Amino acid sequence: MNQSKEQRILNFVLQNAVRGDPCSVIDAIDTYCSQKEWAMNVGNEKGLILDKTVEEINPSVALELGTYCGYSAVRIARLLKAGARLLTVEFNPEFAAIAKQMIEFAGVQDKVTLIEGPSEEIIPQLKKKYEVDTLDFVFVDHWKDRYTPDTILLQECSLLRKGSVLLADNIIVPGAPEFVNYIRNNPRFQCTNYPSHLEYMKVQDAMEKAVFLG
Ligand SMILES: CNc1ncnc2c1ncn2[C@@H]1O[C@H](/C=C/CNC(=O)c2cc(-c3ccc(F)cc3)cc(O)c2O)[C@@H](O)[C@H]1O
Ligand SMILES: [Mg+2]
Repeated sequence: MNQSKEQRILNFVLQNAVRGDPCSVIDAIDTYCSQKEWAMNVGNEKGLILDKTVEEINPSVALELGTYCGYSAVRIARLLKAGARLLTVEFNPEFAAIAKQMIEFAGVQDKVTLIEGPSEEIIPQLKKKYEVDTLDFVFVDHWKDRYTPDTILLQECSLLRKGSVLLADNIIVPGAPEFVNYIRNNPRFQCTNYPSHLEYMKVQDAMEKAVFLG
């Protein structure tokens, strides 16, 4: 049966990137998705905002909601210090399988734990099953109507500590208006908006950084 777009992206990486070189994987995905088939990776412009945020925090434990093909998991993991780890959650088995291969080809598998399942089930398991105390950084990039319930769930599960940083993608397109309203009116979060553009397009988009104040 004919391949999925995600399989075609992975094949392009396997044929054009360098095994063990995360930057070449990131560049190959960006090349394919800007020239051949658009896909919902965070991309290079918003990716630089993600890089700067990760470098600023230098997290020991990071969480990503919505792995998709693994582009941002590779982007985050390549910046993590020795011993630091990224937990990334994906409930679509096909996407999880693609992301697993992408992460392994990039050579960052030792820093990344890919967890297959819905975030609403996985988040309550992070402390006991995944030995997480609190999260230093969370990249939020899954279904946009799930940003708020999962942010509330992270708090209910005591996974945030004073200074934990959330970074949310797609504040403008597709948009997460309910999340923006929730987080900007919540005195327990200090928010910053980062205007940017939709991946591979000239369309306006933005990311929102929210620091948990404890
Ligand atoms: C709800 N709990 C969940 N638990 C685990 N994984 C979950 C998940 N929800 C979604 N996922 C997974 O995250 C990914 C979903 C991401 C949703 N993202 C978007 O819809 C999105 C969409 C666009 C987009 C922008 C413009 C446009 F015209 C069309 C699309 C751009 C983006 O950057 C996006 O992130 C998938 O891999 C999905 O299987
Ligand atoms: Mg996104």
